[in-house]
Amino acid sequence: MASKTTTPPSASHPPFLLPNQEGISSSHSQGNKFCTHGKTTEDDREEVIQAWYMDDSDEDQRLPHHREPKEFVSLEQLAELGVLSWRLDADNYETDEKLKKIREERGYSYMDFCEVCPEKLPNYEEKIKNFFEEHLHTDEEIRYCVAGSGYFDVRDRNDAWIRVLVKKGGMIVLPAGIYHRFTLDTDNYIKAMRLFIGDPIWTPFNRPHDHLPARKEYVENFVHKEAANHAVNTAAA
Ligand SMILES: CSCCC(=O)/C(O)=C/O
Ligand SMILES: [Fe+2]
Ligand code: NI
Repeated sequence: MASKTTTPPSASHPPFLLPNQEGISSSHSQGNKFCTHGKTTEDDREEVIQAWYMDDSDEDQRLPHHREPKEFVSLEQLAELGVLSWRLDADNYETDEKLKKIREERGYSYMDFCEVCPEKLPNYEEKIKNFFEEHLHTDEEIRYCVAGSGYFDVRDRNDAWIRVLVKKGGMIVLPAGIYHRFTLDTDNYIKAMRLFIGDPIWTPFNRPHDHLPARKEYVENFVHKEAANHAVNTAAA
């Protein structure tokens, strides 16, 4: 299970297969540094994607909802929940070779944009409400923030909410079957590229939908297996 931190993202786990700036590699992060084969480089994803455990307050959903003291979650910990992340050049997405490579490697053939603001999104109030209902999808939810920002909240293995702030240049993949929700932050605007493998299916299945194969597979791959990994690593330490 992902361990909690009271300082900005730091690493606590042995290598897992994680995306880095180049693509896919086996890596191990150290603080906000990313160590690949002995070379340590800054993990610049953290400039556009940050995550933390949420408090329990009923205040405005658009506020950060940090715990006191703050408990940050590293991108590596997110990856252990199946949440992948990249930093991309949002000013040049049309010609960005890195985006092209990710799309080719992961089969993201479909692409469109979703702009969330009253002027651009039909049925804005209803959509905002629906986005914030806890739900899952039977496919990955792939969002690349090309302008503005927003919060993608995901459940951890103990059902605690992790708030994932995605700013311009941040791209995340939420795995099929993970319970999550979305809200704008207090800046009230995001423009996100939506990617998909083949013809898109955006259907949200509001919680509970635990009987769906996508949910069962998620639990098997990212809850049970990861819990087992931790037990082995703890025993070996
Ligand atoms: C910024 S994209 C809108 C949110 C969305 O599409 C979704 O499915 C949230 O879970
Ligand atoms: Fe969703
Ligand atoms: Ni963990």
